[in-house]
Amino acid sequence: MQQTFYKYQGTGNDFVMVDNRQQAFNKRDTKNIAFLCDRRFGIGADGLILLENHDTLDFKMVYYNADGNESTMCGNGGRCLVAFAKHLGVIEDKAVFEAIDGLHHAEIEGDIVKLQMLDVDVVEKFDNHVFLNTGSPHHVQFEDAIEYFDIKEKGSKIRNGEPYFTEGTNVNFVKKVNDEVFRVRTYERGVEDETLSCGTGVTAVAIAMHAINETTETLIKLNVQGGKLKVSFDVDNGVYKNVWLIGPAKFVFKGEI
Ligand SMILES: N[C@H](CCC[C@H](N)C(=O)O)C(=O)O
Repeated sequence: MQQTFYKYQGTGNDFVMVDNRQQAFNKRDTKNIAFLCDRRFGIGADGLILLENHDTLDFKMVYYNADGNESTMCGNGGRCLVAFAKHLGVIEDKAVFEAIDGLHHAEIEGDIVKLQMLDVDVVEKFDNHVFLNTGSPHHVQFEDAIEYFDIKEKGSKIRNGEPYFTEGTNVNFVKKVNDEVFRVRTYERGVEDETLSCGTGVTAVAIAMHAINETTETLIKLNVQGGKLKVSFDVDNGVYKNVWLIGPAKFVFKGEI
């Protein structure tokens, strides 16, 4: 039986979107989800996202990585889902929805979606990196050769190595441009490759840079492979609150398989 699929992208982080309000999608078919995300044999995407009904909120988000497994929060995916929900007429310009990491507020104006992310109260600082969870786990470290290093080799070594191993982490490489702007490239767990952008990743980078005193700014611009994102936050005694991920989320196509 044919199914309708949509595709959205946020700064090049791209997703197959499914209107699953009728609960028709087979969530247990990991192979099918991986097929739909396959860039040669399927539609092709970094992940697949279900929009589902919620008893009290505007909708519920269910996120799967390209490997077909359900995963933790996807910031760019959340922004794309808000744009998708507006396209379907589920919301107008504001949304409150449930995702695996809790409740999210969002606003949409044109192509720009602002998504409120989790508060962050634990930022682990090490000699050469920072680790924090912004809805997904993120390892953050500086990389001077950020435009021409082997991110797949370096990123997969960190993602699979000590102390992450099988559960893994996303790996963000950063180069400071100035106090307000940072260049970021991300190796994503569950995609097992570089993605053109990672929403929870740039959120982690912005907070990490503030936490290690690389900046005192609380509105930070992140230049990623697929475009530009912004992250804003308040800091209250080392707790990062009112955290917002801001950037474009665009419709790509609607199709049947
Ligand atoms: N691959 C990530 C989830 C998606 C994160 C990324 N696409 C984002 O925009 O936050 C993980 O398994 O932790």
